[in-house]
Amino acid sequence: MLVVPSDTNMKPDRKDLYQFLVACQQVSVEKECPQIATLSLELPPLDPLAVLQAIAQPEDPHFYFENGNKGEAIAAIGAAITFHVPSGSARFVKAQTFIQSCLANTITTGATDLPFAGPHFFCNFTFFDDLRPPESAFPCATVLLPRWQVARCRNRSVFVANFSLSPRDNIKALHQDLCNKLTQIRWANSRWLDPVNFPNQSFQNHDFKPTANFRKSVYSALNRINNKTLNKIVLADAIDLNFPRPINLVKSLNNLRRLYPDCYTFATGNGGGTNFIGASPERLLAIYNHQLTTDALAGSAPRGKTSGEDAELAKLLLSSDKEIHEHRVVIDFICDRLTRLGLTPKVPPQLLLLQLSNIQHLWTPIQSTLPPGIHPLDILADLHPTPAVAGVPRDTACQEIRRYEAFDRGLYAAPLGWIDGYGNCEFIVGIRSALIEGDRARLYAGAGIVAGSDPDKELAEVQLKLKTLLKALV
Ligand SMILES: C=C(O[C@@H]1C=C(C(=O)O)C=C[C@H]1O)C(=O)O
Repeated sequence: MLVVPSDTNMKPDRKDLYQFLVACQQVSVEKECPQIATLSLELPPLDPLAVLQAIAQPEDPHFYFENGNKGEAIAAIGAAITFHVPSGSARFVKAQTFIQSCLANTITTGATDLPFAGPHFFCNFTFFDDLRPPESAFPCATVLLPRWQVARCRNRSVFVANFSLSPRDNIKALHQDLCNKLTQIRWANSRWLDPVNFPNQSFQNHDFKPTANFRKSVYSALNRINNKTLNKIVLADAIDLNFPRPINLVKSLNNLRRLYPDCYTFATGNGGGTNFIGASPERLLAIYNHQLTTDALAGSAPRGKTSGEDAELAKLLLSSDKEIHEHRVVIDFICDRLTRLGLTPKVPPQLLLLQLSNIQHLWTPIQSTLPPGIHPLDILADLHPTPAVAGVPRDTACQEIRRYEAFDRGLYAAPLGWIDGYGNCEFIVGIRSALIEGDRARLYAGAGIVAGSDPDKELAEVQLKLKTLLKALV
């Protein structure tokens, strides 16, 4: 990636920006290869979700990612370039090669030092790499370099435009498009999103009956655990619902981020009317300045209705051998994988609790310094799926998941996030999630089964998790 220093207050209507696009096009002629021109401009603080609402067209692929606690949100809209891997175990390698070849032909300028400036590649992967027919709405790997990207980091906002330039592109038209988009973005206003839309009442008190299949699977999995074929398996259920009207993506995201500020609110849309949306508490991989963090998150209990009940539930969770075993296998797996990659994982000495508004989990953030030469997607390829969403031994658990679950997991429980041009990244596990299309939603939730699991409690946990999404979809 070539960084061209510039006046960080570059104005889009100024000649130098136009000339920058012309110069990049000239490079594409000389190199006989399209060049990606990336412009970053600081904007007054704005809400990326309001921008998503204001400028995304139904046919635009898009991506939204918000971490309320960190005061960060990022919206990616439309495609400068997209890359799909239909299926196959080489998907992480192929995605990595694509990103590296883009960066080798990227020229970036403007306010390049701001957080979230420069090109970002938004990626989503399906849980399994060999998709079952009928074709899922998302291929097994997608990488999106968006046309427009708007991010907020606390009180600063940055706008990024990416253009893939070939000799025949009309720079005047592209420059005009950029100016028009900026005008639209400046008008985007988060007040349009208020007040919070109250979730669909007809579903609020819906008592989920997990499918008969789920209950049967839990019993059968417990048999396999007892006869030692498996140590742990995470079984999920999917519930299909029809809403009275088309589900509104932006309003639902707005609800999710307010209901679950401790989670990552996310959505990815394929530009064909299907969106995958959720509020996940589980960070699979974050890398900032060569410092890596990954979460072991497994072992769950509801939140209490009173502070006394809540404290009691937390105490039980922290002292339950069964929950600790369910959690410990995740820590061991992650540490083993990171060590094999040449990292030195640091694990806090005591178990921690991640208390969300509706549920609490055992939580161990694992950290390491990243040695040079390891790409974030190398790590993702090794970590996914962790025993937090698959099981132990992993291959057996994955085969059994396919046998037990009558639905395709699609993007559920799979990695979703972004990578920048310097190897920084943030990926979450796509749990507490739903696939939405028009007025239809498929909600997913799962629970880890180990020796000592009580089927009724696992069913209750799945019901509780399903409600995460149901509360927010409108
Ligand atoms: C599988 C899910 O969650 C996972 C399973 C957990 C458990 O069984 O305790 C806890 C957190 C997640 O790692 C889900 O929410 O669908």
